[in-house]
Amino acid sequence: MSVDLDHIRQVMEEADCLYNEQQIEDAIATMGHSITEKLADSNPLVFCVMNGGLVITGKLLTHMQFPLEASYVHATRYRDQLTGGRLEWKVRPSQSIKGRTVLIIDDILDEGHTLDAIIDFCKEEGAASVLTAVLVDKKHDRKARPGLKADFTGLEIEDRYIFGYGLDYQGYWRNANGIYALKGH
Ligand SMILES: O=P(O)(O)OC[C@H]1O[C@H](OP(=O)(O)OP(=O)(O)O)[C@H](O)[C@@H]1O
Ligand SMILES: Nc1nc2[nH]cnc2c(=O)[nH]1
Repeated sequence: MSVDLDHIRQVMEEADCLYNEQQIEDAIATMGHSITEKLADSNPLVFCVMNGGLVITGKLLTHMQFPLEASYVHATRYRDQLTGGRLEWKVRPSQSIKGRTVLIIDDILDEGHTLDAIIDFCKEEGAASVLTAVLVDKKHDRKARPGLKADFTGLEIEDRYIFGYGLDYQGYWRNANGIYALKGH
C-alpha cells in the first residue's frame, strides 16, 4: 500500500501536543530512579516490546546504572490500525527466563491486553518475578482487567489516539519528540 506523505505531514501539523520533550524526559528520569531503587540488586532481564517500546527502552536504560541484560520481544495487535485486534507474537524471548527477574518495557498501557499476554508468557516460562514499565497509561475504563496498572508508569494520558516517542501513526512519527494526539480522536 502506498503511503500519502502529505497526509502524514498534515497529521503532525494538526495534532495537539499533550507532553513536550522536557516533560517526557523528566518523567523517564523519575521512572529510572524508581526502577533502580527496586531492581538494582536483582540482575534483571529487560525486554523492550517492539516496535513501540524502542524509544522509551533506549532512554530508560541510560537511567538504569546497574547490572542488567537487555533484549527484546515483538508482539503487536494494532498493525497500523487505530483499534486493537488479536495479539500476534512475532518474536518471543530468545533466552531462558526461568528463575529470572523480568522487566518488560513498552510505550503504552492502553487496554493492557499486550502487556497481560507478555506477563502470562513470562510466568509460564518460569520467571521468578515479572515487572512492567510503560511511558504512558491511557485513562479509561476499558482495561483488560479492572485496575490494571504497570509497576512503573511515566505519564497518564487522556483517552485519545496518540503518537510520538515510539508510538506510531500508520507506522510513522515514532520519531516525534513529544507525545501528540490525533486531531478528532
Ligand atoms: O494495551 P493495549 O491495548 O494492548 O495496546 C498497547 C500496545 O499497542 C501498541 O502496539 P502495536 O500493536 O500498535 O504494535 P507496535 O508496538 O509495533 O506499534 C503499543 O506499542 C503496545 O504494545
Ligand atoms: N500509536 C498508538 N498505538 C496505540 N496502541 C494502543 N493505544 C495506542 C495509541 O493511542 N496510539
